[in-house]
Amino acid sequence: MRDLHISFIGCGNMASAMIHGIIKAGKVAPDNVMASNRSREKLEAIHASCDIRTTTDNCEAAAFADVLFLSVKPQFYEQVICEIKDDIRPECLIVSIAPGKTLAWLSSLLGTDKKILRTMPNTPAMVGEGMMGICPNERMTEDDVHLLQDICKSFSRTQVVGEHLMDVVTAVSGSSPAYVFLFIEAMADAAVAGGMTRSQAYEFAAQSVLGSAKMVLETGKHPGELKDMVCSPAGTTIEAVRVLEDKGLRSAVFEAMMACLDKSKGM
Ligand SMILES: NC(=O)C1=CN([C@@H]2O[C@H](COP(=O)(O)OP(=O)(O)OC[C@H]3O[C@@H](n4cnc5c(N)ncnc54)[C@H](O)[C@@H]3O)[C@@H](O)[C@H]2O)C=CC1
Ligand SMILES: O=C(O)[C@@H]1CCC=N1
Repeated sequence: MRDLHISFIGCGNMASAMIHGIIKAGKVAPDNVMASNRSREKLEAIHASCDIRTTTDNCEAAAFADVLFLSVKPQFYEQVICEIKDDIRPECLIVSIAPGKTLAWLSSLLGTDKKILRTMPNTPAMVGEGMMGICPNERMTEDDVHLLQDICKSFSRTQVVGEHLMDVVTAVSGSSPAYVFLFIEAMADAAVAGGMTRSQAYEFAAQSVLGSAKMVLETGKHPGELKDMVCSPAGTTIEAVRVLEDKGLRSAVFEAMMACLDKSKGM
């Protein structure tokens, strides 16, 4: 267990996913974690589930931190940074999780002497299966990056990427759980039409997505090869694949991700 103070400013969906992962993995003691939020309701919930420190004073959370996650919506970043910047410790690792906020923009507000990481997590962190792109600024040492990766591996895989790829990370992992949930919901709707109950349908659809994802990660085989292994000659699957291709599944996903990427760039 590390003797390190970790703070979160903004305690919504993403922060609580990360806090649960950190506490569950025993990375630090609950007393070493502090979350601040504008309203008390979310703080009461996280205190009840994780027993961490809470406050409505963002400056108190900033002053407490060796590692500080800025976990408010992007539109509140500037206001929150201006509020807390004088309370941040000189060697604090400051972690942005917002789309579109560049390292240059962040250091122009926080100070060019600050250690800053631009990251993009995703909500599967809630079940310890997140994916996170990480991009450190030039003030961060290799040890700092390893420390951050060690903390985040309690809820995510992590990969260091160049900043030019951070908007792509938003499209391919930050936002993509939403596309996958749509896909699962659509499969479940069809299964219900075929006679399954809702809960049965969600289990069959979700476990199939989970298993398929594991096959890609664990076999190292090309997704096309894995698809071909399912499609028996003159069988059922190739009929479904024919309809998905005809309805433009690939193109819809491609265009959706380009829209997501453009939005991230403009934020
Ligand atoms: N939800 C997601 O799937 C992902 C979100 N993100 C990023 O994470 C950040 C947070 O997103 P969510 O957790 O989804 O949002 P959220 O709305 O669930 O949480 C944000 C929290 O910040 C609080 N807040 C707002 N203004 C504040 C202030 N001035 N001081 C203190 N607290 C304040 C709100 O009360 C709320 O509890 C955003 O920048 C988002 O882009 C990144 C990756 C995935
Ligand atoms: O939709 C959003 O803007 C955030 C960033 C990535 C996922 N959710």
